Amino acid sequence: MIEVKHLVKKYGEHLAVDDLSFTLEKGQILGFLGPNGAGKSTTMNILTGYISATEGIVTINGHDIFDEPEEAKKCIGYLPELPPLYQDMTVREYLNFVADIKSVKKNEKRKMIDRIMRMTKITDVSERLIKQLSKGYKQRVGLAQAIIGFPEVIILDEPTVGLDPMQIIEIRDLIKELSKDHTIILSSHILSEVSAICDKVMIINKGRLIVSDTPDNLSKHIGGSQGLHLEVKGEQADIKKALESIPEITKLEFEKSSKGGIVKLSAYSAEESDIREAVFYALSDAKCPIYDMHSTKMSLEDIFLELTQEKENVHVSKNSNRLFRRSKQKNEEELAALGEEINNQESEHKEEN
Ligand SMILES: Nc1ncnc2c1ncn2[C@@H]1O[C@H](COP(=O)(O)OP(=O)(O)OP(=O)(O)O)[C@@H](O)[C@H]1O
Repeated sequence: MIEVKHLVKKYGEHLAVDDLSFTLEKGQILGFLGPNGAGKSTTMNILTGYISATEGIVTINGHDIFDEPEEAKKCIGYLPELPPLYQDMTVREYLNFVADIKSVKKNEKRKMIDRIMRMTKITDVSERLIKQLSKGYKQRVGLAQAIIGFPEVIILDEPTVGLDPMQIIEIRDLIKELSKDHTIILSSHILSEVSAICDKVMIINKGRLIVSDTPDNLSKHIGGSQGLHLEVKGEQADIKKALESIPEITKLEFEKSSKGGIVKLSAYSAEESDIREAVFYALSDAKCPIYDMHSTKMSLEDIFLELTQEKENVHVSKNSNRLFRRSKQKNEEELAALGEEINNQESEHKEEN
C-alpha cells in the first residue's frame, strides 16, 4: 500500500530526513512519533507530494509519488499541521470546493459531503463561516476535507493538537472508525495517543528511524529486563533465599525502608520470562506472604525518552529487541569506562596523599 525506500530530504546542508524506509499495509494505523524537529512533517509532506525529496522512492498504492503524482495523490487525503481552510467560506462551500478539486462526481457530491459532515460531527455548523468556528470545529473541518473522496490513505499531521479532551476522544474514535476502510498515518508527539489507536509505531529522531514495532512489542522488548515490584512479609534473608532459588531471576533489589515487617523489593528477569507464578510458590513455601506484586515494565514514555535521548550514532534496526540490547550494551560499556576512570582518579588521589 505505502512503500518508502531510503528517503532523504536536505534543506540546504540540513538533513531533515535521513535514509528513512518503511512499508505500511492496507487498513493499518501507523503512528509517527518523534520530538519537535524530528522530521515528521517533512516526511508527511513528501508522502503527500507537497514537497520533493532529495533522494529515495515513495509509492502509494503502486504509484510513484514523483513519477505519477496525479495518480498517487488521488489515493491520499491529507490533514496538514495547519489545515488550509478558506476562512471566508461556509463549511459546506469549502467542502464543495474540495470535492470539486478532488473531481468527485457531481451526482455523488452532496450525499458524500453530508455523510462526511455527519461522521466528523460538523452538520450543525455547515452554514457557518469557517472563521467563526472554534479551533476544535476547524480541526474537524480539516479532517472532513481530508476524507472527501474517501481516499485509500489518510495522512494526519498532529490531528488532535489544540483540542479539548472531549474533542480528542471524538477525533480518536473517528480515526479508529476510518481505519476500517482506510490506511492511516498520523503524526504525534503524544505517546498515549499513539499507543491508544495505532497498530504500528515508528519513532524517529533527527530524521532517522530509531525503531518500528507494535506499541505492545515496544514495551515488551525495549523494556528489556522486566521488573516485578514486591511487598512481602518476612525476614529479608528468608525472602532473598526463596527468590534466589528461581533461576529466571537475574537481579534482586531490596529497598531500604521496610515497615511493619514488610520488605519491599524488585525482582528482575529476562524479557521473555514470566516469573510471577514461581515467585508466588517460592514465597509461599518460605511462609512469606505477598502483600503486593505488580510489574514495573517501562512505559511508552520511558521508551521514547530512552530512545530519543540516545547518542547521535544510535544503531537503526527494525528489531527493537536487538536495538535495545545494543544500546544497553553501549550504556554498560560507557558505565564501565566511567567506573574505571573514577577508580584511576581515586588511586591517583590516594597516591598523592
Ligand atoms: N522549509 C524548511 N527549510 C529549512 N529547514 C526546515 C524546513 N522545514 C523543516 N525544516 C527543518 O527540518 C527539521 C525537521 O522539521 P519537521 O517540521 O519535519 O519536524 P517535525 O518532526 O514535524 O517537528 P514538529 O513536531 O515540531 O512539527 C527541523 O530541524 C526543521 O527546522
